[in-house]
Amino acid sequence: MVDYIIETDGLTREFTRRGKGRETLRKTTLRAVDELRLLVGPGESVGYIGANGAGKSTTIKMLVGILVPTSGTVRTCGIDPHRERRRLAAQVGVVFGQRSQLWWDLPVRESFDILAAIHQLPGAAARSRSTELIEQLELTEFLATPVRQLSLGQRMRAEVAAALLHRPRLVILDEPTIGLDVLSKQRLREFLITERREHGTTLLLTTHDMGDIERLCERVLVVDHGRAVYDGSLDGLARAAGAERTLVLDFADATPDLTGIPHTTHLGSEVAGARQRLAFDSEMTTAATVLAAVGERAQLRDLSIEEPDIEDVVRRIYRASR
Ligand SMILES: Nc1ncnc2c1ncn2[C@@H]1O[C@H](COP(=O)(O)OP(=O)(O)OP(=O)(O)O)[C@@H](O)[C@H]1O
Repeated sequence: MVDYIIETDGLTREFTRRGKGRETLRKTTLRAVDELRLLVGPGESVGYIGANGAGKSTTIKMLVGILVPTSGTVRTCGIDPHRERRRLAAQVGVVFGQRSQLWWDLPVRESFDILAAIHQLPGAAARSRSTELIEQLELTEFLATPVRQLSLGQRMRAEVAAALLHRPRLVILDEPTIGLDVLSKQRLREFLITERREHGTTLLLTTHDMGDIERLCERVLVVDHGRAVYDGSLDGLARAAGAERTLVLDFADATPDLTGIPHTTHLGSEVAGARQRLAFDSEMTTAATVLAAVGERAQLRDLSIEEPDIEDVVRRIYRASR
């Protein structure tokens, strides 16, 4: 029998809302999470995606015991999260991109000391773990700085270190890279990859950034109005979504529109055709084949490939499931 890290069945959460004005007596019920069955094994890395309001945060809150389910069952690290929230806290690290768990007026280092005491980590273990995290997340230069003076990228790295100080088996990240610059995103992703590889940590993350999913997750769960509409591999997601990639082509001279190339759609031209965008179906053709066809018609100077963005993938999955 596998000991699942996350195990939910029929997990449902409803919210009751009162109407406004004359409608105050009228109540409506909204199902934010609807009969969710989710099994996550040790060491898995799962991306949890969906449109705004799809139910991701509500699920996470039930997984960590902040919210009680309306019905269904949930066990996180084998523990009933709501009943034994404190015991669970020893095994789970949570990072909410929009909220801080650090002490705003204290230097970063002191927040770490307090957290080590809360988790009752033995002195030597706490020291070696903080040294490891400080090195890997490159925190040295601002350890003595009060949290409120940190840049967003610095603060997020400190948040992640704080959440992982006690070496949790499960790390849940809610929008960890939101608002971060490219370099900070990259550092954070690399850190999480190393952490997982070296400690077998299980990851569950919500994001609106396809790059996070591609770099960090092997499995993706897509939720729509609280219901799981896709649960499978990352490759399968792109296939299920039929997502297209886009070639951005720059030419030496003005070039007539590149229409009629098999399995491509001409999306538009700029600067008299010196820059054109061509979407291609990666199930049917390859970038190399498309480029060969383009090369016969015009002299290519530069090119880049744009991946489908996450909103686009989610929209296509929704359309296919309705
Ligand atoms: N405390 C609450 N009271 C009433 N409704 C709520 C509450 N929390 C969430 N909801 C509603 O439940 C639905 C799901 O919200 P949730 O925050 O889980 O979505 P989400 O997928 O995390 O969205 P986002 O990507 O915007 O964070 C939304 O319609 C939201 O308005």
